Amino acid sequence: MNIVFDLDGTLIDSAPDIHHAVNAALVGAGLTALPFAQVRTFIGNGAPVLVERCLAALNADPAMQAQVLQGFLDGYSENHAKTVLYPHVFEVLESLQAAGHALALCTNKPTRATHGALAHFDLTRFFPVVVGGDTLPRRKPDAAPLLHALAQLPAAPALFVGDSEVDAATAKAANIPFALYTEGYRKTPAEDMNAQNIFNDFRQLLAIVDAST
Ligand SMILES: O=C(O)COP(=O)(O)O
Ligand SMILES: [Mg+2]
Repeated sequence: MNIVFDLDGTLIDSAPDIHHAVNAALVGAGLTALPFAQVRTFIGNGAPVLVERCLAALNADPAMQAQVLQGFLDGYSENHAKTVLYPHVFEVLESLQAAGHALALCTNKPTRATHGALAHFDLTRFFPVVVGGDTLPRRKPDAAPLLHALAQLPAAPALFVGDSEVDAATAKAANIPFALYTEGYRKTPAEDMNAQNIFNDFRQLLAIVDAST
């Protein structure tokens, strides 16, 4: 089947590096750093929205958006030192690929940072199709990025795997079954997330995929 993955909060725990880079950009622009727990809740709708939310939290001038966003992208894209893969992600991607499933990535993370993170963790080989937050004019929760990823794979039943409200809404909009990974950056209780499958250990995804094929 075709299995499309979200990235931040699903395959990688990237919040510490995102927090570090956005704070450096804020401070570089003469603003104040924000706490980790707060920035973590701002992740999920892409870098421009992350910066918007930071500026709003600081009551800063929204006109600083372009400068802070550029500072964030420059500081973050090649910087994944504090980021970790969630447990068992690598081996499960290997198993899924070896079993003949087609894998793709659909993330709101900007494409340059996405490719940087994939290379950092040696994940590039698993994802011949990557749709980033700046690939199309519209980002998740619009259905377009997920449908764009699937359109590049052979026709087959599909599953979208993600961690957030944005991913659940994207799957619903695209009419694709959703598997929720519970260890990411969601704010809603798992049972209220409208997910066809819920898992907290990547090894469980193999059984979910088997049951869906
Ligand atoms: O960059 C973000 O805000 C979120 O990225 P994700 O779509 O991979 O969770
Ligand atoms: Mg995510």
